[in-house]
Amino acid sequence: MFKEIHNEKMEFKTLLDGQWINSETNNLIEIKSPVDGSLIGKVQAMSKEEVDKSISNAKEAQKKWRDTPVHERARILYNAAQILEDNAEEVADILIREVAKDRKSAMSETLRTADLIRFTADVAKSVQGESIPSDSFPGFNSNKISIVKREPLGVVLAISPFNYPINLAASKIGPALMGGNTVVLKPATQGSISGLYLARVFEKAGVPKGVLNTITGRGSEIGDYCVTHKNVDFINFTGSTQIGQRISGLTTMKPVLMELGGKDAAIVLSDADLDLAAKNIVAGAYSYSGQRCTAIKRVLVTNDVADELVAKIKALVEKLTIGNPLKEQVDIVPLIDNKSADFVEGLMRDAEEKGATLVIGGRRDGNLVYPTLYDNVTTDMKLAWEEPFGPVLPVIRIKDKDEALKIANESEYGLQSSVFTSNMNDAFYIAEKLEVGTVQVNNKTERGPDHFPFLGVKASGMGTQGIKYSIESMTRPKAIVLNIQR
Ligand SMILES: NC(=O)C1=CN([C@@H]2O[C@H](COP(=O)(O)OP(=O)(O)OC[C@H]3O[C@@H](n4cnc5c(N)ncnc54)[C@H](OP(=O)(O)O)[C@@H]3O)[C@@H](O)[C@H]2O)C=CC1
Ligand SMILES: O=C(O)[C@H](O)COP(=O)(O)O
Repeated sequence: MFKEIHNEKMEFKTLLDGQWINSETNNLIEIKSPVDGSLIGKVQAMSKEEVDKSISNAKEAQKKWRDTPVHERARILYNAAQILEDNAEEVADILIREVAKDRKSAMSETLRTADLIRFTADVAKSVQGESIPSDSFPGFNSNKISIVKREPLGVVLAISPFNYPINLAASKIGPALMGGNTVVLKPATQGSISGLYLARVFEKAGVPKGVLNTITGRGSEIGDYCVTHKNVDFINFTGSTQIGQRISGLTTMKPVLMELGGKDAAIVLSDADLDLAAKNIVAGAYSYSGQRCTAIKRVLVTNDVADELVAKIKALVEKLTIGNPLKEQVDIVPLIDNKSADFVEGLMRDAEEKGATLVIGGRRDGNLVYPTLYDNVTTDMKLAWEEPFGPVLPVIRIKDKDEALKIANESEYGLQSSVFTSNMNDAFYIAEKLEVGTVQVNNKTERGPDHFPFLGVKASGMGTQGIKYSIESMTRPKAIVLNIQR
């Protein structure tokens, strides 16, 4: 199934106009495993001319794809979901090697994605337009009817991050295709082999030539060219706030959907079920070693229950398994690269120098950072504000719910927050005042299920993802007004 997309030296090709081809640059990027540094394969570093060809080809293919019936587009997506499911083990294997996912998470990402693709086809089949009579507006009688249908935008440039290379590519590709757009996928370089696997799944499922193309190469070299290309009609980006802001500065009059960084808070009040809170906080903060935009990245707990909560969190962190996901099922895996571990270590040392109490962890071995918990973190420490994207959790003690709200909202980010309390009035008081896209009451912060709206405010994003919302974002209304002569 995947052999056709690389040669015997594991040099991967790129998908253009239905063909898997090599770049003419003869320039290859080595993809090494974050787990053990072994070479997994090489991907093409495409030139700007090749990027141009890929986007222009998608533009041309869109003319036909937009007229392909929705039931036919849906049929292809159902095939894709089935193929992905049938090859889940192999896809999970590449995720483990390329981005160091543990096997359970890799399988769940793959199967969740098959469900997402199916659900996308289901939802798109029931997208309906509307007809609006004119006589409800003052001064008009009923001689006009606006028939409103949804139109594709054209070519969608899908840029995905390293941490969910299958799911966060498919969550862009599926809704874009169902909306009648063609797609050019630019996966994260570390994650691009997984992205090419996914493209192969769609190709095998019957996506016509040029309807899905792939671009590989370093974002720092070809990214600006891609996002400013005149034939790109929409950019669907997930990644860091830094790159998101760069794209937003470079593009003018180009619609974008962006999911960016976060600093999600778990607010724990005196009357919370502390066992439930601790369990959710540990799962939320440490799964995939904290490399999730929705990871819990700070705990704000009232003074009266802080000792007890910290003890419970510590007890659960002690049970986390740490190590090599290629060998066994583990909770804590190596970070994506050494640079990321250096950054996390910098945040840890800053917190320690400024007086945070190290409860557990605090050390690293190469790019493996041990699960770390700091208590008594204060707002002058970087760890209170910056996103580690690693398994390090700060606990900030607070006086009451208003102080929690103040600190939570002072963040530049606004992705999600959790609030743990048994008092629904307090939960609603806090939920309504938090400046975030989603508030989870008595649960960890998380994106799924994938048909829920998913959005960040402030520096955490622009626009809304989630199956129906993504289809809406990547289509626009088209109004045809019937003027009836009487
Ligand atoms: N809110 C959300 O839903 C999510 C947010 N994130 C955030 O993403 C970050 C981690 O992911 P990471 O992959 O490191 O993010 P990056 O921002 O480094 O990269 C994201 C994507 O952008 C590409 N890119 C880099 N430079 C440019 C450019 N100039 N123009 C266009 N594209 C470019 C990258 O390619 P290349 O790899 O070649 O550099 C990659 O495909 C964290 O901050 C995290 O919070 C992650 C997942 C979900
Ligand atoms: O990329 C991310 O980190 C996500 O969008 C989070 O998804 P999750 O909450 O399902 O892990």
